[in-house]
Amino acid sequence: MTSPADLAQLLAAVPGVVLRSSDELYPGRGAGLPVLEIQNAHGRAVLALQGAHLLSFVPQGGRDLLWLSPLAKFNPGKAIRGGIPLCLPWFGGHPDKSRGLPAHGFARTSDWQLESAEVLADGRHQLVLGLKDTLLTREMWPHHFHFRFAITVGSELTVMLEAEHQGHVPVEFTAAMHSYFAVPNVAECVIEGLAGCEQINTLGGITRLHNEGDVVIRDVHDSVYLDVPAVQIIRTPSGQTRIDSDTRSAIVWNPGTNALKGGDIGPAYTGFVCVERGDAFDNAITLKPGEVYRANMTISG
Ligand SMILES: O=P(O)(O)OC[C@H]1O[C@H](O)[C@H](O)[C@@H](O)[C@@H]1O
Repeated sequence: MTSPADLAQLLAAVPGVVLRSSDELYPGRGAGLPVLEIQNAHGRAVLALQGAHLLSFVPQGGRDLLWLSPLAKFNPGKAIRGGIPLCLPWFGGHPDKSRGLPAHGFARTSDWQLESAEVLADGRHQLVLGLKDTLLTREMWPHHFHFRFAITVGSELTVMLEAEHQGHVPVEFTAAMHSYFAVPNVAECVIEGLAGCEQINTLGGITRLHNEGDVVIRDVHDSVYLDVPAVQIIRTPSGQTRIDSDTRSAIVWNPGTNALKGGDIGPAYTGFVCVERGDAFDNAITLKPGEVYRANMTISG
């Protein structure tokens, strides 16, 4: 565990990265969590150490490409609504429902360690956070691992999720970078780059379809698209967001009016769409001992 003193020493050598409490940036929203505010000539990002969870990314002179719920809470061990939660080592519910394991795995609610931080020659920042197995993680998932999440903050946001398998038997897992993208109105956005893909609609049971065209959101939408092209574009009447990834799946989610029934989204559900790149369902990954999974993604406005 990096002590606060070690963290302060590491960051003292990296201009443009400041350790703050979430309460300073988002006051009155729970007990508060440590966050890193990263600012350079190209852009600004906010990253919670819990979950290695990006909360905001604003390219210089632009808008926040990520959505953070106005009802998001910052409490230890609880998932934060918005930004880019990391879902692993399983996406969605755990296959064994009897064990009461957390949805989307334990990575998003675990404390990650800052492993390195540097300013690149062109002024962008690169930070690497890591999570290793503990007694607690092995109770939920009996494997030795080292997860890493590298972020590069420039005029684009580039991330790489790595899972190094340090155990002795092959392991299957699923993962997603569960990005919440800010849009003016979800009903008016079009998601390009998923036409022709197999679609698994997970609402009210599992239905498999062939997705014919661009995706539009009419009330609740929860579908996994398989073997997708590298690029999706979220087009809105006032601009676009581009997502580029070498992963094989994309999950598109918005709770629609279900969000009005309670929880940490509420009427603000109209302000985002999740386009989550990763490897899930039929695109699950099997790692042999010693193998490393790598998922890259770049987001730009
Ligand atoms: O509420 P959470 O556990 O954060 O999950 C939020 C959503 O994540 C994904 O998009 C899943 O496909 C949805 O079924 C789920 O509702």
